[in-house]
Amino acid sequence: MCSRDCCSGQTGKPGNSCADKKKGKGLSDEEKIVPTPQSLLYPYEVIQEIADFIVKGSGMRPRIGIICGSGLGSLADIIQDAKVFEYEKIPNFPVSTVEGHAGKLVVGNLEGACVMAMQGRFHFYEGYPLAKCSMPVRVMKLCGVEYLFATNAAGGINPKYMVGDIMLMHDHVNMLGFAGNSPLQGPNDPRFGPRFPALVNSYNKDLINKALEIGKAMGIESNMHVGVYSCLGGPTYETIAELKALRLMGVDAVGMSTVHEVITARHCDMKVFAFSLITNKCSIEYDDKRDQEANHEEVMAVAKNRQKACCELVSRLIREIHAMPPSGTQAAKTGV
Ligand SMILES: O=P(O)(O)O[C@@H]1C[C@H](O)[C@@H](CO)O1
Ligand code: HPA
Repeated sequence: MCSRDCCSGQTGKPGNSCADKKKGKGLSDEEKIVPTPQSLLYPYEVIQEIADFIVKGSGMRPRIGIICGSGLGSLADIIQDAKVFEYEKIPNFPVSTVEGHAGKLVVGNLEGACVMAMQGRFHFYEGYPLAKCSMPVRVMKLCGVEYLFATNAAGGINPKYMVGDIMLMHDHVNMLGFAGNSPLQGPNDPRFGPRFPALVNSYNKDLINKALEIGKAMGIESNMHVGVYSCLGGPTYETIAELKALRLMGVDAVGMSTVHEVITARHCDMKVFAFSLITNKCSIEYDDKRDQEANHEEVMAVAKNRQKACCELVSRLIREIHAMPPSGTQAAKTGV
């Protein structure tokens, strides 16, 4: 009789001996599953098929991609001549499960530019691997998108940040990456980008500066900041000890998204502009007497209140980008 645990001491029963197991017999479905590396979940050809579906279905080739954060779906409502795709109807697309994320892809014109906007993103806490969460960014790339605009709702850790403020992201701390999780984990497909992408200067400085100028022109400069975002896995909001640790690391705002999208976008050489709408202030003191518990209803209510300012910022920035020559042209290469 075999003494190994896998045999459970049972002899003579087909499928239960070590030899049977080596042949693949008698393994439970769970035992047979070999985890697929994240990068192989959506091969290039599958992404290409989704992109073709969108480009053919809309008759448009977008230059700018927008990801709407929680409660910020109205960013897509201002798109004109819109062709709307429900996520369920897009082949191989995941579905949105979070309130405030409608689950629609909108392609059309904004300030003269052809854009595609995701009304609803995918989060790690929904049970999706990071590569699945950020897969639409690769779809955008193969649709022809050069610029990614990623927006999110976030908690303000920087004590100077007030509810309703906008933080332009100029860097991030990748907490999920610290834990060894990356949307790029697994074999690299060089058609998307290099094995070891650099992430310094991921957030386009020209776009940050232009956004600051726009904020000034809109009269909201005192409600605008440039700061560092960090994404945790969620769905729990952070403990005070976690918030203290993040603050020590130089984080200004915390959320549950965006970082893996930015990594995916930079890997395939897209220009990135991202901002956080501060929907709640995070208390980092145990004896804070104010009622500071974050909740998703408040997050969405603040986003609704600030949607007009967010839409204006995005539209005006897109107007400026549209006035610039497409990258790849001689003028764009020389920066003229
Ligand atoms: O999709 P975003 O990052 O804007 O959504 C934030 C993070 C959680 O999904 C949710 C928590 O309220 O809002
Ligand atoms: N923490 C994490 N994610 C969030 C928060 C927060 O305080 N607010 C909105 N999204």
